[in-house]
Amino acid sequence: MSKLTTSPAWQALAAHHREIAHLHMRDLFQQDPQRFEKFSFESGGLFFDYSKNRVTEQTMQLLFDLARQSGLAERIEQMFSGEKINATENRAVLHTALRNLDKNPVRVDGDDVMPKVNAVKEKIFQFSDQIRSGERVGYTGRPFTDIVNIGIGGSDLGPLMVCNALKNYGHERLRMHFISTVDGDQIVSTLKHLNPETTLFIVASKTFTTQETITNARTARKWFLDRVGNETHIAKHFVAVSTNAKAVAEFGIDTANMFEFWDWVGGRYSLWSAIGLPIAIYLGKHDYQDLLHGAYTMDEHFKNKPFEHNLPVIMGLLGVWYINFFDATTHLVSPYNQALQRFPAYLQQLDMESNGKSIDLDGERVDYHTSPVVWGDAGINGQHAYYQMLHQGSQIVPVDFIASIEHPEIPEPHSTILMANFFAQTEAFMRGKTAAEVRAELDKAGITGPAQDALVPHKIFEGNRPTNTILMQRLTPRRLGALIALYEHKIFVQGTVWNVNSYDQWGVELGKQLARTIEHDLTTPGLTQTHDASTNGLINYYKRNVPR
Ligand SMILES: O=P(O)(O)OC[C@H]1O[C@H](O)[C@H](O)[C@@H](O)[C@@H]1O
Repeated sequence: MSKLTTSPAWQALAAHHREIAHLHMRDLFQQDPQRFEKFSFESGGLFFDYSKNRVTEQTMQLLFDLARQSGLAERIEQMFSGEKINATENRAVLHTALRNLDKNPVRVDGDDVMPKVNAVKEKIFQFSDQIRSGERVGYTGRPFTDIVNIGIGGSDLGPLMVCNALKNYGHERLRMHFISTVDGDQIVSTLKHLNPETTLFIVASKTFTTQETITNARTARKWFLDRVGNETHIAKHFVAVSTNAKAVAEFGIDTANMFEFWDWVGGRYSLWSAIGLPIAIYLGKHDYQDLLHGAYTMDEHFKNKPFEHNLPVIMGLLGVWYINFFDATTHLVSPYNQALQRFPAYLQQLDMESNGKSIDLDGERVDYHTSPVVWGDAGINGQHAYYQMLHQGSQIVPVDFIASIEHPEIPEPHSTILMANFFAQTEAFMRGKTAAEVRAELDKAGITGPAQDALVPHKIFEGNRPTNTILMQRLTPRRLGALIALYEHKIFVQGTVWNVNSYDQWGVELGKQLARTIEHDLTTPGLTQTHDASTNGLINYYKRNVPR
């Protein structure tokens, strides 16, 4: 058994779980009229209700003990102060420095990173102002209308999600496009509608070696040159965002047109860096700064609030409670706000690439679950698709419900119906419906006797299914910034409890390595025989059938 599962705090939670797992939240609410007040609070403009969880005050105390036992306070301090907590890559983890609004230095290897962070930020603001105002133009002197971000993973999902979420704040002349996959369809169908005179390409890659991104960037460059026929115009239409100036120059983008960031920014934590360039262009300086400000507010909250009032700490620990003690293997994020539709996809990388690990920081294999499968889509659509399983299925799926109160530009009754469903679902998950309630309803509908008996078990809802509710007044840049930072820190809390490195991602390497070999196999005539029988068989089936 591991250090963690034999530890006093873990053992205390396991014993407590045996005592309270049978309790129903319905009864907990009935027994304590103050439950909502006790288990809800507001921070960074986010109102957080966690009263519909299978916890008592004692559960929370034991979870806080677990956090203390894991050295969370020290880990938080280490992260914010630039210690190299990404041990396997020997790197600091300082996405928080990118939104740091206080004047204190943040040091990596003794050097204050803030001057260079601020210098790149200024360059971003200058560039984005020029694009927005029309001062910076394409090769024929026309202002830009289309911004194409070419990137994948962290160089795509963050800017894409934020630009979608904050459409109401976007510049009306600018259309944002995001190209990530290498299947060709995305880039071909996007370029089809674009005019090279008014299109700006941002090639975004931390490493500038990612095959998909480089392939798409080459295709974009060829498309551009085929239409423009003059290499000198590339400088006006292609910029790069990267930590790798050498590779940017080799690709043929002048490093004067490069926006820099650093190895202490993880890919999935990079939207606050120059990777956020499309966001700055779309939103403009003021709203972009507001986004950073929102994240900074959450950083301060995370750093300074006692665990008992600390939103990311509580969210993280609740996740641990379900994953490790109730065997919940998935976690649903359900935004009731169309603008946040891509938020779950963004969180999939953030969470699963961070904590999807089974070797701990001491190099030992863990004997407990780590990252859940994170999933989700716009909540109201889910109600008519997968919520059946959530209400009556055999597994517990904890859900985060997220909504904003004001929906500008949306006519009634849309918002009221949306929010009625939002509240109804968390109530239904908590309360469920008892056999007696089902029978009363069937009596009313005139279904009695054996017909009623046969139906009752199918119409019972056990309830007792946990949900968190996050409500904000309005989805503004500031609130979104706080929301993203909340999840970043929640993930860090869980990684700390699980004693894993949340900041490396070695698990993505093997597939990339094998793809390089197989790419060669696919273009080599004759039978491929160097893999296992299945992989050989599939490759050869493909080779036989691919049109040449
Ligand atoms: O920004 P890049 O270096 O192109 O990397 C893009 C993405 O690909 C990698 O495979 C990693 O899994 C991600 O963490 C990263 O965000």
